[in-house]
Amino acid sequence: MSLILASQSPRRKELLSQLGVQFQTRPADIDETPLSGESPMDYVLRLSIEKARCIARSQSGTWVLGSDTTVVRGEAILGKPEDEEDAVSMLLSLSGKTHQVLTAVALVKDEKVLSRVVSTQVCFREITESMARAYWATEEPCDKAGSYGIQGLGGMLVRSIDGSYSSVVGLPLAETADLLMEAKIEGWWSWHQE
Ligand SMILES: Cc1cn([C@H]2C[C@H](O)[C@@H](COP(=O)(O)OP(=O)(O)OP(=O)(O)O)O2)c(=O)[nH]c1=O
Repeated sequence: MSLILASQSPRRKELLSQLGVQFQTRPADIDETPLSGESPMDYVLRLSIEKARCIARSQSGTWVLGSDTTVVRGEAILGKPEDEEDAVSMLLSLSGKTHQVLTAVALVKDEKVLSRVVSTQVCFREITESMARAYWATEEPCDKAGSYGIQGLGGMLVRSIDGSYSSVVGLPLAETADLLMEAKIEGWWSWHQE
């Protein structure tokens, strides 16, 4: 197999499948704590590379794709919520405002690293506390950065986006395709050259 997706996210698996590339999936378990003073850009890029490296270490000669998505409010990194209170406070802090969603994608093979970071602006409607609690009760927010999923019921919280929809869901398709072309992924590359 010429490509491994280092992810446990069903969304990333589905998005990568959309590109028509063959791959295997392996979950990459890494520490996602931001370093002190680390910028959101540096943070997502570092995590995407670490996820890919974590699998690439035992897969020499194979390209491994890692990715990380985070919601950014000002300079604050909003990851997955710890509990209901955390999710409600994240959602209320995003209410009626525009925030940024950053997704980094990294392809790693042995010592080679190719990467992209994509930024998308997302504008939220006004959200009340009872709306946020009702949304938490659906269980959709618990495994998602910023405590919402634009592809699910969370879509009702979004007034508009400026940028890449697939990046908000977890994998920017255009930039991922750029990387697959750059890496000349076996099979996929030759098919796209015909
Ligand atoms: C903002 C937003 C995030 N998300 C998801 C994308 C990511 O899966 C998740 C952020 O967590 P990540 O740590 O980027 O990814 P993950 O833990 O789900 O998977 P992996 O194994 O690859 O590390 O939030 C949505 O599904 N929809 C959205 O609208």
